[in-house]
Amino acid sequence: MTGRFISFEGIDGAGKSTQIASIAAWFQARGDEVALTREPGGTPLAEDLRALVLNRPMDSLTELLLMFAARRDHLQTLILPALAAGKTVLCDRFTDSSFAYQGGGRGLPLRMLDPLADWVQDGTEPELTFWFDLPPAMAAARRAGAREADRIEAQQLDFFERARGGFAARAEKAPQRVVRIDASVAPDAVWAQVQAVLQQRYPA
Ligand SMILES: Nc1ncnc2c1ncn2[C@@H]1O[C@H](COP(=O)(O)OP(=O)(O)OP(=O)(O)O)[C@@H](O)[C@H]1O
Ligand SMILES: Cc1cn([C@H]2C[C@H](O)[C@@H](COP(=O)(O)O)O2)c(=O)[nH]c1=O
Repeated sequence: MTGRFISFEGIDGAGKSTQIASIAAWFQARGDEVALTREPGGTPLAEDLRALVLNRPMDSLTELLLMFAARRDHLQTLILPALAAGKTVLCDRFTDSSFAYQGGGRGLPLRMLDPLADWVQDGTEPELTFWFDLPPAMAAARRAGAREADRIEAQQLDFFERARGGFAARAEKAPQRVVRIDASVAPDAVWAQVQAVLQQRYPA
């Protein structure tokens, strides 16, 4: 039996975490067993890599390689077994974040990203990706009220503009998979958009 793999993307402060709890509840109400996870992270090794990559100074290529190393362990240890067990895997960020942040934000070329994605994922892709999109200045204002910035969140607005462009490019390349959600509106209005997509993709 094969489960569903759904990912959630957007620049920091877009409101992913706020919505994912409702999305998990929506699938559970249908009787699905949900595995809620995140990247970088989700397994003990990948959480260790997360702590390094979000806090220790490093160059952009090292950052990219650690993101994909964490992803490989996450896939092998958590995502693939959960899918094999028929679970609905809800993943807060996946490979689109590498293309947006390390590709768009840091400026690393697709000739580095594309082979890593092929290699590490070996064909495993989310069937649906919600891209929570909003202007970087609005996301920064939300973050400012919420928590202290880590090494990546501390980047300037132009970095997040480029990351947003990276998500847009991914959405354009895979329009069936990536659904853009207007995340600039109030949480209940964001949820209404998400729920409409869920009802259309997964009718009762
Ligand atoms: N639609 C919304 N309107 C206003 N504020 C919001 C909205 N959604 C979330 N917030 C607030 O913005 C902050 C960031 O939200 P959240 O943590 O859900 O974002 P995120 O996308 O998961 O961020 P990150 O990727 O950095 O973890 C929180 O304080 C949250 O309460
Ligand atoms: C998977 C992935 C993540 N990032 C960045 C994006 C965020 O700044 C952090 C994760 O923090 P969050 O609060 O859990 O959203 O990591 C990245 O740069 N590249 C990636 O592949």
